[in-house]
Amino acid sequence: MIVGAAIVRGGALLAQQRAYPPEVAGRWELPGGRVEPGETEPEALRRECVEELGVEITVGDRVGNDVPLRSNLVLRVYAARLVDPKARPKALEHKGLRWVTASALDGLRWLPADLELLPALHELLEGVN
Ligand SMILES: Nc1nc2c([nH]c(=O)n2[C@H]2C[C@H](O)[C@@H](COP(=O)(O)OP(=O)(O)OP(=O)(O)O)O2)c(=O)[nH]1
Repeated sequence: MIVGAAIVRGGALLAQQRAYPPEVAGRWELPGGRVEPGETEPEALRRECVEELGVEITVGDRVGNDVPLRSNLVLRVYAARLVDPKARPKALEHKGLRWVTASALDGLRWLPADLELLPALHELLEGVN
């Protein structure tokens, strides 16, 4: 299971740009990663956000449906918030970060799986405005 965090603040979603591998470098994704043995999905998301962004998050409800990735893996997304709304996430493992508003969401070069989540991400962003 791969989990992704849809972190929303002030009507914008936090996206991060992959630095590797070369086939997907420059593409955008949600913070997150693999759920390790013994971890719950929210625990994995909180750990990944500390590792990738240096911030603490609170994990909320699921967003959209599971998206099948390669061999036996699926991507599952949860809504999230920064514990400290003034915290400044940092691109510790990525090329860059961006807070994306609803109008800019479709213009990013997302990973293919994330494209399937765009309608649900729009709903999430528009629902918090
Ligand atoms: N974190 C994250 N991963 C995503 C998203 N969309 C998507 O297809 N993925 C894929 C890319 C990777 O194949 C996998 C997560 O890989 P990762 O690089 O974050 O974690 P990892 O090191 O444990 O993965 P891996 O190298 O073993 O494949 O999920 C997304 O929005 N967020």
